[in-house]
Amino acid sequence: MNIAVIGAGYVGTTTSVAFAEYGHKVIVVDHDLKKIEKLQQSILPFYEEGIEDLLKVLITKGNISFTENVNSAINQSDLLFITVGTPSLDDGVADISYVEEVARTIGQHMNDHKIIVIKSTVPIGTGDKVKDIINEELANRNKQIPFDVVSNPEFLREGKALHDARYPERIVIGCNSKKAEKEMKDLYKEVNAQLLITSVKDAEMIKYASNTFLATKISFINELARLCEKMGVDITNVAKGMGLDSRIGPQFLHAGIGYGGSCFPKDVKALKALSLQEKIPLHILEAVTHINDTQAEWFMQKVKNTLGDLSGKRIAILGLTFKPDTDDIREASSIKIIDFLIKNQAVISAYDPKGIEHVKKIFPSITYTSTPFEALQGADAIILVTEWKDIIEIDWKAAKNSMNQPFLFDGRNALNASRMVKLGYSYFGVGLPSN
Ligand SMILES: NC(=O)c1ccc[n+]([C@@H]2O[C@H](COP(=O)([O-])OP(=O)(O)OC[C@H]3O[C@@H](n4cnc5c(N)ncnc54)[C@H](O)[C@@H]3O)[C@@H](O)[C@H]2O)c1
Ligand SMILES: O=c1ccn([C@@H]2O[C@H](COP(=O)(O)OP(=O)(O)O[C@H]3O[C@H](CO)[C@@H](O)[C@H](O)[C@H]3O)[C@@H](O)[C@H]2O)c(=O)[nH]1
Repeated sequence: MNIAVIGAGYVGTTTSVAFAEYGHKVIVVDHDLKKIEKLQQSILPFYEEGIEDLLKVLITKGNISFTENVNSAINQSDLLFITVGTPSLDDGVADISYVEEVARTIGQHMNDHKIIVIKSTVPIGTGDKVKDIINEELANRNKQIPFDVVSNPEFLREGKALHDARYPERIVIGCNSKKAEKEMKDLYKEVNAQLLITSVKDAEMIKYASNTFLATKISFINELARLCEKMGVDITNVAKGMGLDSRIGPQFLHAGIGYGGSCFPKDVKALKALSLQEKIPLHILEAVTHINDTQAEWFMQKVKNTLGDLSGKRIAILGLTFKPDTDDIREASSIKIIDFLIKNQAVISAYDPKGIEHVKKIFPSITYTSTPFEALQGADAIILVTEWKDIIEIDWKAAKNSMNQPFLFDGRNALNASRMVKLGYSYFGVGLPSN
């Protein structure tokens, strides 16, 4: 099939690669010329393992190409995917202006039947808006060209984007026409995944419901961790015990210093805002946000209560990105933690395998190191913020010996607590009995 993907970001690029691998002919469009020029040389605008190598092969084969010429991309393709960003406005409402802009462009350029597929995460009713905009533009051109609007939300995770795009667990297709349904089923016929066909609005809601539910699980376990810690209960055992019940499941019950990234914080806000607009407030999301907003601070109070006055104390921050295997620092807990430490006049040295360049732009005056070991030399405490493999697997015995005092605050419960205590650390996790 001939596909145009409009928006060469995380989702656009990764899903295009997966489509191209499945043998479709994909043209990826972005209005950012610099991004397009880099992608033409297989250089990604973000870090994601495996995609650049694959891009080289697919470009050489001619299965994927990159352009800023949206007109020709639209008219060479049957399926037009919209994968532009939908960031939060000040009141939390999702900004769909980029989606609307693309819809307008499509209406201005399309010359025959198209299936317009919204892959961006959009508020319920956006499919109808996109339809209205395209009809408006066609009317301006005195054209009557049939088209379908489909919602096909994306569920990939950063750090595992290629795997998730290649092997999705489910494919949700929201459409209101048999023709579109058939084309979408053909598009994914090589993919071994559960397929759900719904209305456009249902599919739009499925995406928000999924992300907000996962965020709810995290905030639930994080708040419970605070109580467990107070009462001498181990949250990791509680999560394990809960997760053994298949109705609950073990995933997303890992207590820590809060969720970050470009999706959960934004999507929780967007659904909350939507519910307020409809006057059916989702109170649960108020609590989910509040817990997440205060989790890093709750953890840092423990650091302060343990270490006393932080002024002049040398603190090593291990991990800066919002999760491992990405260079993304959007809404990362590290930002709140560094901010807290700066306000308390601590001396910070920070390490991350991929995120330093981005964090440097926010905090230019702290020290950044190229290994975890350098960061913790002479430190009064380590704060583990992101559970990168190369951080978890350092020689913790040698690390302790090179610190000024062995305080270890594990914000992800990523280390073996009893082993760390045996090594001589004063170890603090999230929701653990000894804390
Ligand atoms: N990042 C993820 O892991 C993820 C996963 C699932 C869903 N989503 C959703 O997918 C959408 C895209 O997210 P992303 O992370 O890929 O965003 P992104 O910011 O990485 O990329 C968006 C791209 O769209 C381009 N763009 C904007 N307006 C354009 C226009 N008019 N014409 C051409 N290009 C245009 C931008 O230049 C940018 O390159 C969002 O709605 C997001 O919530 C993201
Ligand atoms: O038990 C857990 C699981 C995750 N997290 C945190 O939650 C955040 C998000 O993690 P994850 O969901 O793995 O990353 P994302 O790449 O943001 O992916 C989410 O957001 C995407 C964008 O919408 C969706 O497509 C994915 O399905 C959804 O998992 C990170 O800060 C994690 O540290 C926890 O604190 N505890």
